[in-house]
Amino acid sequence: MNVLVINFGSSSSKIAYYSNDECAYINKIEHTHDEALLSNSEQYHLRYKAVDQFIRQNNIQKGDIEAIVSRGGLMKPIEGGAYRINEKMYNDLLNCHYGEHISNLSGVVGYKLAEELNINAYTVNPVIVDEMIPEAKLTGIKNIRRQSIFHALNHKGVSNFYAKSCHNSYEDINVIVGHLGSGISIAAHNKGKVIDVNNCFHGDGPMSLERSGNIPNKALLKWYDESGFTLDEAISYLTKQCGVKSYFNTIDFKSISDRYVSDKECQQFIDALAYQISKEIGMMSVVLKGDVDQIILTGGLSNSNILVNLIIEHVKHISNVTVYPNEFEMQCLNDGVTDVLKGHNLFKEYN
Ligand SMILES: Nc1ncnc2c1ncn2[C@@H]1O[C@H](COP(=O)(O)OP(=O)(O)OP(=O)(O)O)[C@@H](O)[C@H]1O
Ligand SMILES: CCCC(=O)O
Repeated sequence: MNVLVINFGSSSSKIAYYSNDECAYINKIEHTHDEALLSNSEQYHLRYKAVDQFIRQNNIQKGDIEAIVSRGGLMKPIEGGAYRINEKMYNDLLNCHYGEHISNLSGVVGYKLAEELNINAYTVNPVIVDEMIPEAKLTGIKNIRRQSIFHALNHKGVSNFYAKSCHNSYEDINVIVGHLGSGISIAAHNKGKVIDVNNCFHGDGPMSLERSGNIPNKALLKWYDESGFTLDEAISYLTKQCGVKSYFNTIDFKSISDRYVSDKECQQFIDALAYQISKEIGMMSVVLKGDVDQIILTGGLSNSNILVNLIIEHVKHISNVTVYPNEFEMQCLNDGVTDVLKGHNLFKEYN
């Protein structure tokens, strides 16, 4: 079974080729800062070319590819699982009907290439997986509902790894997962469903590498009023220029955590970050009514022993903590689609 896996991030394109569940080739192509600032439509050719080059450089015969799976982006909220990228999904991703995120482009390029090869393109647990319980959705403004936008693919992937490691099934356990990366998402997983999560893309929850996190309403409105930004510019600033980046003018968290002992500002920042993450974990433990089998930390920042140990100090009364550093998105995409190709799972249709 040969599967091409496409995962575009804001600054890189990760592309892999899996053959019978083994990763035969994987490549991470870094894009320049200027390229990353372009819109999705402006980046289309660049990203398509990256995939095409990957295929040619690794001498992959296009006719051997049996399916393509892409990390999916912003679209209509759907429950978790594997979905065929049909024309409706393609159009929603292409035209950014539900907003612009670079993962939209993974689906768009996957669909176009699959069309060319006359095979199916799929996505697995895209960022808008929405399994939130109704009471988690209401806000104090009648017409505003909380949205579920998070690292659904890696969240469900590491939860499955954990469940398997204790000979259990994801559908039988309750875990709190914290994905600590450019964005930070903390979710309550209740027997296979993500019943609450902070919308890490739109300013809900802890600050992160690049994001502001939750800001008190009045201060935020005042900041916007005085900023001179258009609405789109303000949203882009809050999503890409805040958090670690605004304090230290870098998104290299390792360089900050290496200075924890010697630099008071780094220490104060990391203490505050750990505090905010822990508070969110505490909230999710209440969502699960205290019935928590494990807390799982993942994402690039969970490589930092300093950050992880600070969090553990705050949350160890809730449950034990397992750390799966970095992310497993390529493997999870391949696993999700090979389950479909082998007939273990049915794919779902987006409509
Ligand atoms: N050993 C380490 N100690 C501290 N920080 C580390 C370590 N290793 C990696 N990091 C940090 O992890 C960060 C990258 O995280 P990650 O790869 O999850 O980001 P991303 O993929 O851009 O974000 P996202 O996961 O939200 O898509 C970098 O800031 C890097 O410095
Ligand atoms: C929305 C999940 C991925 C991100 O933080 O951009």
